[in-house]
Amino acid sequence: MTNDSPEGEIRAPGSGSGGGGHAQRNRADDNVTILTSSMDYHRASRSRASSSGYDAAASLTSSMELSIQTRIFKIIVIGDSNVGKTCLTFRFTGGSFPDKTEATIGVDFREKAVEIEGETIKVQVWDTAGQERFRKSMVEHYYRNVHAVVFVYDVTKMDSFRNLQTWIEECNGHRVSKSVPRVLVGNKCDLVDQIQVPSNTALKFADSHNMLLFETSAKDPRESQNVDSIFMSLACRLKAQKSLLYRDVEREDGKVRLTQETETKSSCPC
Ligand SMILES: Nc1nc2c(ncn2[C@@H]2O[C@H](COP(=O)(O)OP(=O)(O)OP(=O)(O)O)[C@@H](O)[C@H]2O)c(=O)[nH]1
Repeated sequence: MTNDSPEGEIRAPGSGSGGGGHAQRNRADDNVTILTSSMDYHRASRSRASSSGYDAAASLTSSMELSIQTRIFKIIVIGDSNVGKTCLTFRFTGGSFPDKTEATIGVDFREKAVEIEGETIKVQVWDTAGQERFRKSMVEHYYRNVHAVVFVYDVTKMDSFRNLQTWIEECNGHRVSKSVPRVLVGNKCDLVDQIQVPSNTALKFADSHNMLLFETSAKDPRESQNVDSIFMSLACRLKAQKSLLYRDVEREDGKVRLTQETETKSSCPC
């Protein structure tokens, strides 16, 4: 089975991890909304239900329906140790740069609920260990049913860029389908005086592997929207891909014919 099959798609088992506060909209855009966390989303829907006078049973049913309907996209973040994988995932899911990080052991999960064209989707980010000794027993789990891959290098470390080839080979070696979207991220662009990897070299590499390139900084708060774009562009692509898969299944039942126009049209703003 390829990793991008609809069967590989995860659905939310219920409320997610952590996160306080209210369901604040971080982007004013009508089509794409980032909710602060999955927990916030469930809280917000519950408080709406009680204020409109629903009884407990109705509220439970609606929150179960919400859980059943929420799709999860699993995105893994791969690359050398110290390139900033943890900081990038932290910036996307928590909106800040961590004061202190330690080497990731195995994997850390972070999740964020986002709304794309009216559908709430959980983006589940797998922050993987860069150090061989902390990852070897976990590698199979990283790639199982993955929906998208983010390859990260450090723009101030040429070695981390050269090693990308090895990371891509590892990914291919785990039967990740060619149709699973992949992006390339050059991190630590705030260290302008120390840059070793020229943009055009990175761009050529990205093109040759059919990937989009993002050059950014997890540290610089002015870059936070750029960091969001990495994950949101993937979520938008996945949502479009998955809708097509569903339509394809329907067509096989003889109900719907998929036209060229439907295949290429997307109102996704990313
Ligand atoms: N200047 C700068 N430093 C950064 C940036 N992102 C991460 N760092 C620093 O780089 C170091 C490593 O960051 P991590 O996010 O822990 O790196 P990692 O890739 O997750 O490392 P492993 O868990 O070992 O795989 C930390 O000291 C961070 O503070 C950035 O955008 N700019």
